[in-house]
Amino acid sequence: MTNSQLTLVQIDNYGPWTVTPEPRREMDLQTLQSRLFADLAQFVGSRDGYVFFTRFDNMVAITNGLDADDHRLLQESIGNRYPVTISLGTGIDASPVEALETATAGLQHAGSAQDGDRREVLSGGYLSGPERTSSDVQIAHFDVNDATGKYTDQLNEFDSFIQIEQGYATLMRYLREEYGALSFFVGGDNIISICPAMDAADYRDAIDHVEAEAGVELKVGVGIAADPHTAGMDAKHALETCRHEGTVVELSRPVDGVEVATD
Ligand SMILES: Nc1nc2c(ncn2[C@@H]2O[C@H](COP(=O)(O)OP(=O)(O)OP(=O)(O)O)[C@@H](O)[C@H]2O)c(=O)[nH]1
Repeated sequence: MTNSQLTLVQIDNYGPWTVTPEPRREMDLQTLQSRLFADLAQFVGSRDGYVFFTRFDNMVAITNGLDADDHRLLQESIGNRYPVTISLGTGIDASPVEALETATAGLQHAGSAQDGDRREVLSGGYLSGPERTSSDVQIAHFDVNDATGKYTDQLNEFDSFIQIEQGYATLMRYLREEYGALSFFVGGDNIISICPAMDAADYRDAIDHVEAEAGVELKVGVGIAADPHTAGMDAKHALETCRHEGTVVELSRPVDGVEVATD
């Protein structure tokens, strides 16, 4: 069954820290945030999870395969090397947004993101035993059709960025509202979504919606596997199949008895 373990990563008391004793240089904050993301990506990625930078002060990870000890070690390692600490809340659900709701509630119940004395909270459960071995994640890798020809080689970078962001904004909202999926811009013209058990028709529906609303044409490869890395790699290979076959949706394998569908 599709079951996502989501981790909310929240920098503790970051707002006050950015202005204490006076506002800190913006590029220093950007350097800290991007290095923290890089460290999280390496730590979580080496354990076959995925992390997304979202707002940088709060980040979202899919962590099927990472247990309490992994999360504790991550907190300790960041606390030892950065001037800030992180709190980690986890949640598990067939619906990614519900998993994130649970992860979020754990931190919110422990106090505010800007409580000076709420630090290094570790809350929530972890997939283990039979639940772990029977749980799959579904990762969708969306890509804009011919972004290079339509945008990068035609428009200035800012106008290209507007086009890509409009497509992203439309997709992220639609998948969140219709399916409870969580979508993240990962650079270039790429969006990665953590999805519940969606089938090819659901993906076609989302792609049609984005084209109608934002005028941005997408294709998607979908991977289903026990861990985010494997599902994400399968999604990339499925996307290559879209490129070679000229299809819009490819799934690495059937979902809940539904045929592998192409378009
Ligand atoms: N994060 C991420 N970015 C990628 C990946 N593949 C390509 N990109 C980015 O996407 C940009 C556009 O590349 P493509 O999507 O291959 O090019 P395209 O012009 O859209 O061509 P088609 O996708 O074949 O229609 C590249 O410059 C990269 O920045 C990927 O797997 N992950």
